This record gives sequence, structure tokens and C-alpha cells, in this order.
Amino acid sequence: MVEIDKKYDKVLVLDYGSQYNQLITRRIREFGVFSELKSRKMTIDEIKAYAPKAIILSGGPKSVYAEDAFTIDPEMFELGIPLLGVCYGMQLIAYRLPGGKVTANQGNGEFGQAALHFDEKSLLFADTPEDQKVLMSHGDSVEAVPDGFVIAASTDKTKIAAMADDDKKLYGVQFHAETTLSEYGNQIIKNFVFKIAGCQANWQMKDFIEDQIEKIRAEVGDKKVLLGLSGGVDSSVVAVLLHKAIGKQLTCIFVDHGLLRKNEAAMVMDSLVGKFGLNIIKIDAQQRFLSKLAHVTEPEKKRKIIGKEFIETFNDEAKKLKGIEFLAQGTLYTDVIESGTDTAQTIKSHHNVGGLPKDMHFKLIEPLRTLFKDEARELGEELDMPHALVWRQPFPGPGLAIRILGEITEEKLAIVRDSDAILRDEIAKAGLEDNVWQYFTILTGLRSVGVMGDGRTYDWTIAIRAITSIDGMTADFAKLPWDLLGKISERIVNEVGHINRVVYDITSKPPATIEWE
Ligand SMILES: Nc1ncnc2c1ncn2[C@@H]1O[C@H](COP(=O)(O)OP(=O)(O)OP(=O)(O)O)[C@@H](O)[C@H]1O
Ligand SMILES: O=c1[nH]c(=O)c2[nH+]cn([C@@H]3O[C@H](COP(=O)(O)O)[C@@H](O)[C@H]3O)c2[nH]1
Ligand SMILES: NC(=O)CC[C@H](N)C(=O)O
Ligand SMILES: [Mg+2]
Repeated sequence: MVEIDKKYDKVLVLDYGSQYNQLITRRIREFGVFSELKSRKMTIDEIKAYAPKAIILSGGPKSVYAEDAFTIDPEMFELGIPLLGVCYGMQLIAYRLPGGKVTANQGNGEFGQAALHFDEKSLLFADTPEDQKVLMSHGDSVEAVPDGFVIAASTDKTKIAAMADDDKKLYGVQFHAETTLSEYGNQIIKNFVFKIAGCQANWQMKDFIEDQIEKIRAEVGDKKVLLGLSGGVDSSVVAVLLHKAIGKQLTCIFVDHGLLRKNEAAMVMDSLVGKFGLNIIKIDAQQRFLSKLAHVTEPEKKRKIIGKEFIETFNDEAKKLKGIEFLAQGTLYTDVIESGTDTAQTIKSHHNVGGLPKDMHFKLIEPLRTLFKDEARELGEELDMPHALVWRQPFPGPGLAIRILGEITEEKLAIVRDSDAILRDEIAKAGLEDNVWQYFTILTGLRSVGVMGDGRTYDWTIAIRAITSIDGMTADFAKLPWDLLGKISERIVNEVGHINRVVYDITSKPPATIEWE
């Protein structure tokens, strides 16, 4: 990896496995300070080379007393770099420093919003009131602060809800300041970043673009790069970024794997060919993908097959082009975290991360790997890309394969394509394209009895999924007007063969996910 530029301040967040860890870096970038999430396994030397202005230890699901608990190098406390532990991170500080003590879960954890109070104001709580609501989610608690620390805040249940050593600039908060359920959480993180660590707000998305261009040039040299281009937001942003960085050394490859939406291949080529100076090759790979997927029903298996087939298709093209060493993808942080990391569980293997074969020969270039969808869009705006492209609804790489529950056949593909086209048409007519984040239909594996034209039918059920979201990490089902849903249902049953029932998915994420597989 190429060393990151040092011209702006950086806050390093170390990943101890919390579901909220990515929100910490997000918040800090919103303040105009660069922040990245890195593995808790980063060594002291690596941290020194990275030169962060401040370090945050994230929360995590384990107890410090667990046999396989994630630990910390005690040298971290001697670096002289301001340190904030959040939840597990705070417990870890208390556990590892002399004088500190953590009590293991006694069956009376604190989950949900709690009233926090302090008498004496630590710098951490500057510009926040003595009484405030915070989000708690812990079983273990700090029972004694380490030598040199003071108790900085309490709740009814938790005597040590925050602790501070102003001299050494070591801090801990038991609550999740990074979520919006902590009323003044943003201000508290701001206090740590600016007042305590003395960071300057000297980072912007523009810097990200410049840095990535520099980094890409240094890494690629005079070699060639193949980019998987889907016509979606993320890979299109990467295409423009790479083109700025390496011009003609970039070749884009768009794979029609037979799992695209109605007319999608033609539309993608129309929207990108001849634009932004890109060189784009379209590959017809319907047969190879569909034959490998025949009779496969298990979602993770489908995802792995698709991930592998993508790479093999890229390999075949790379051989023809000669001199290709790198594969670029529009991977986002969501794809990474959901595919599972050394701390986070696998929710689903995104084809471009968890679905990649182990013996891949390409070196990867993924400039958006630390960003969220809305940040990728901000980048697209910054790069002056067209509104319709930047705000296009996401479409997953495995395509319709994960919207047909069970086995994939040509007939089922046609059903999903036709019903999806009706849904998109009606959403557009209702002028709701910009209000709904993502919307599509699913062919459920369910058959039920209906009556059409006085005759009995025993046919398939289509589900409609429409959600609102910002970053795809969490989502709510869209409250579409009943009349609109009625119209869509009527059209699907009338215009698409073998459908006699339409249902609307009214679950949010969590507990569901956006796609059904
Ligand atoms: N049909 C395809 N042909 C080539 N590459 C693809 C294709 N589908 C997906 N990819 C690659 O996989 C990556 C991840 O797909 P993903 O759908 O998350 O992103 P995207 O398609 O670029 O954006 P969006 O989320 O807006 O659809 C893409 O950025 C791209 O590099
Ligand atoms: O490129 C992708 N490859 C995948 O394997 C994949 N799986 C889900 N998605 C998209 O990611 C977002 C979150 O989806 P889930 O809530 O279903 O995990 C939603 O926008 C999904 O459409 C994928 N995108
Ligand atoms: N969210 C957290 O970081 C929890 C920390 C620890 N696992 C506890 O339950 O106390
Ligand atoms: Mg896509």
C-alpha cells in the first residue's frame, strides 16, 4: 500500500467489532477531519507511521474477560496521542491500566437511552448540558477508574459512564456517542477531536479525490487497470476518478451476466459510452453465468458462484488485453462490513468482496472502500457527474439472481424483469424516484390459490420492496401511497404471466436486509 498523504490531520479508529464503529469515522469526516477505520491488529510501528492526531477505540461485542477477547498493546497509552475508548474501548483502557477495574456482566446490563449526569465538566463535555440522554448498550461496566483518571459522568445504573485523564489525554465513554440516540454525542466527539486533540478541519472530499489520484498513480505506475463497470454509482465514480489518474491505462469492462434488469445493458452502454473519455468493453456472459447457477438455491452459494464467475470473466478479458495487473472495483464500506471482517459477522457475501475467489491474480484497486453510499454520491457531485447517474438507485452486482428465491430459470428471470419494469414505471410516473432510495420486485418461492376469469389459479407471489435509507446500512420500508401500490399490483397481475398475488414488504433493516438473499 502507498503511504497516505500527511498534509491533513487524521483520526484513527480501531475496530473492535461494534456495529456502530463505521459511524465514528463518518461523524469525524463530517466535521472536516479525515478519519479511517483500521484493524485493531495494527501494530505500534504501523500506528506511528500512520501518524494520527488522535485514536479512538471502538465498541465491541466481547467482554474483556472473554477467553478470545480483543486486546491492546499497553504501549498505546504511552504514545502521547490523545485516546478515546468507546464502550468496549473504555472497558479495555480500564482493564489494562493500573488501578482500573471492570466488572463482568452481572445480568443487569444497560440497554437503550439513559439519563447521563455530571457535576464537574471535563473538556470532553464542553458545551453540553449537565443532564443529557445517551445511548447505552453494555453488560460489563467499569467499576474503578485507573490511576490518574477521574469519573467524568454517571447514569443511574452506571457510576462510571465516562472517565478522563486530562493530563495524559486519555478518555473513555461507556455510551455510544456516535449514534444520534446520544443527544450531544456529536458535540462530545467534536470536543475530543478539536478541543482535546487539537485537530484542524482541513480535509474535504476534494482532498480525497486528489489523494486518491496521487495514490493510484504511485501504485499503478505504467501498468494497466481493468475496471468492473456496472453503470451503477460506485463504479462510475471510480471510472471517472481512475480516468483522471491514469487516462488510457484504464479499460472498463461491463459484464452482461444475464441477471440485469429489462433493457439495462443497452441503457448502461448509452449512458456511458463516449462519456468521460472512457474506453468500455461490453461482455456477453449470459450463458456462462446462468449455466453455473443452474439448480443452485442457496443464497450464499449463488453469491460465491457469481463472485468467482465475475473474476474469471475479468481474467479472460485481461489475457486478451495483455499487461493488466490491477482490477478496480466500486467497493464501498457497506460491502466490506456485511461480507464479514475479522471482527464483524458475515451477513451476506457481497460478490465483490466475500464472493471473490481466494486464488485471484489481480491486485485490487478500490478507492471507495472506506466510504458510504452517500459519500460516494458526494464525490460524484464533486466530479461534476450527471445528476441521474449520481442519484441512480443502487443495483446489486449479483443482480436478479438474489431477487429470485430458489432456483434461477429464464422464465423466472422474465417474471422479475417484467414486474420490476412495471414498478419502476409507476414510481417514475408518481414522481417518487428521488424519494425512494431503492425499489424492486422479488419472485418469492411461494405459490398460492387465486381466481382469475372465474377459473382457479395456483401461481407465484411477487413481493414489492421499496425502502428509504441514507447509506444502505439501515433502512425503513417506504410508505408508498395505497393507491399507487394498488395500481402496481393490478398491473403486475394483469401484465405478467403466472402471478396471481402481490405483497408489500413492510420490514425495516435491521431486522431484515434490503435484498431478500
Ligand atoms: N455487471 C457488472 N459488470 C462489471 N462490473 C460489475 C458489474 N456489476 C457489479 N460490478 C462491480 O462490482 C462492484 C460492486 O457493485 P455495486 O452494485 O455495489 O456497485 P455499483 O454497481 O458500482 O453501484 P450501485 O450500488 O449504484 O449499483 C461495482 O462497483 C463494479 O466494480
Ligand atoms: O454490489 C453488490 N453486491 C452484492 O453482493 C450486494 N448485496 C446487496 N447489495 C446492495 O447493498 C445494499 C444493502 O443490501 P442488503 O441490505 O441486502 O445487504 C443494497 O443496496 C443492495 O442492493 C449488493 N451490492
Ligand atoms: N457495545 C459494547 O462495546 C459492549 C461492550 C461489552 N461487550 C459489554 O457488553 O459491556
Ligand atoms: Mg450495482
